[in-house]
Amino acid sequence: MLRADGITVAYGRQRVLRGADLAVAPGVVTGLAGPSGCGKSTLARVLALLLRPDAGRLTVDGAEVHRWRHRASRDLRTRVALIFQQPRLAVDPRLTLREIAAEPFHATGRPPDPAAELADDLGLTSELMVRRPHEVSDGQLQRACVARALALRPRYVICDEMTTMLDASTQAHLIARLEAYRRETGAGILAITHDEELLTRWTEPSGGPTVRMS
Ligand SMILES: Nc1ncnc2c1ncn2[C@@H]1O[C@H](COP(=O)(O)OP(=O)(O)OP(=O)(O)O)[C@@H](O)[C@H]1O
Repeated sequence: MLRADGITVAYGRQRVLRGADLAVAPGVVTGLAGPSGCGKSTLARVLALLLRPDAGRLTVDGAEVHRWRHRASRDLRTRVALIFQQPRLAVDPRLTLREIAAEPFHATGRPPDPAAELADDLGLTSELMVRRPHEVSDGQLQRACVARALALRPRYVICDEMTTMLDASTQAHLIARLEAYRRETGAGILAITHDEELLTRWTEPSGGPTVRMS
């Protein structure tokens, strides 16, 4: 279980989260909804160990997080992956798609795992993999970001408005790929979206709950 308890975050004098709680269980899709600006992305960054809260507790499979970002243990960091809404803000524009998808292997020193070669499943041809971000569409770039997120086989995947900018068929394909990953590995998924119809479609097959922030 990925658990956040009593999370409080302020940016300067603006308090964004006050004692927020959220649990993401393995094996199911948990939905997270709420009005724009209520702090969903902030909570997502806390859950991905990228942002240290001012107060509260985060535990990953029972282990409490005491060190954050690059200081957290590699084991804890690689258990949770985050996929952002805007792929262009989440990649180094100088890298090819192949290099983007392989970044976690370089960062951790692990050899690329052939079983984690997800490019084909994600519809990324070898011709696309040698292109740089400015030479591909948003949907193609987001596919590379999904490959990067799943590369180290995380136990939890946080999808923060992952498909908001994409057309219906790319959206359906990426969600189907994440569903296949959840079924194969028993990973827990947190689906953050404003789209109620998508939320229902995504959470229903695994019977996961939807949490609503206000
Ligand atoms: N790094 C930051 N520095 C200062 N303020 C921030 C920062 N990140 C977010 N905020 C502010 O915190 C509040 C919550 O933002 P957040 O992105 O977490 O909300 P959200 O619920 O994900 O919104 P949306 O649905 O529009 O993406 C907003 O008022 C935002 O302007």
